Amino acid sequence: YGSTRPERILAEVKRKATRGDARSVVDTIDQYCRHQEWAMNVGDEKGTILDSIVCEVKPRAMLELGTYCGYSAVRIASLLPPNSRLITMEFNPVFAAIARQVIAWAGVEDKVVLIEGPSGDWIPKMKKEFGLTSFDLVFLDHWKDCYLPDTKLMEECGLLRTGSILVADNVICPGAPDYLEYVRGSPRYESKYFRSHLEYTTVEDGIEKSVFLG
Ligand SMILES: Cc1ccc(Cc2cc(O)c(O)c(C(=O)NC/C=C/[C@H]3O[C@@H](n4cnc5c(N)ncnc54)[C@H](O)[C@@H]3O)c2)cc1
Ligand SMILES: [Mg+2]
Repeated sequence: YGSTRPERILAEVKRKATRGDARSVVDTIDQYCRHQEWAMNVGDEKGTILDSIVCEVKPRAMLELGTYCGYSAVRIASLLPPNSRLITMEFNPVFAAIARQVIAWAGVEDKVVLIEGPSGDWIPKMKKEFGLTSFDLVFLDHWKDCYLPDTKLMEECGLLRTGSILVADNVICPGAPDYLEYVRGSPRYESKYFRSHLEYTTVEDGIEKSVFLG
């Protein structure tokens, strides 16, 4: 099927998932990536941790950095209260095109805005482009060496308010050591580690939840 892994994932979603049913899209991708070919989705185990934080925060405005195939965008969007919005950024046009179709198949396109471009360019434009004051919740799952610079950029652009929450995937594997040191060492963050495993494996990984204190 298809020439790239994301294309094969999309083909599987169209073949197996029920159109308009976000949960079936999530489950289809998890099944495929666990049993056919691994892919870097946050996955079912860490996804459950992410779900609990989204349900606790009930964000009106949420940002995701690194859409990839749209797995976590669908997972998050399916939990968002009415008139809430997930803005997700993806700079690879091939991945963005696949993600748009996965998001549409799941029937959550009215809750998701996919921005095609680098986070570094778009973060400074968010307030103006989207009439935003700040993000209630941010999910970081893009290149791991972008976590820290983008967090500092969001601070500088006034996109974080007292109580804004950052949720970072892969803080152990592949790891984001500079980001971890920052959020755990800074008096401006209250940070907590949720131990888990790298998606679809038994390798240790985890999610870091950091509350911005202003
Ligand atoms: C050694 C090793 C390798 C891989 C693993 C396994 C493993 C497990 C995981 O859960 C992982 O998230 C990852 C991982 O590397 N994720 C990077 C994800 C990038 C996506 O985000 C996109 N993107 C990257 N930077 C930006 C940016 N600035 N602006 C906009 N989009 C960006 C890219 O276009 C991709 O769509 C890896 C574990 C250990
Ligand atoms: Mg990840």
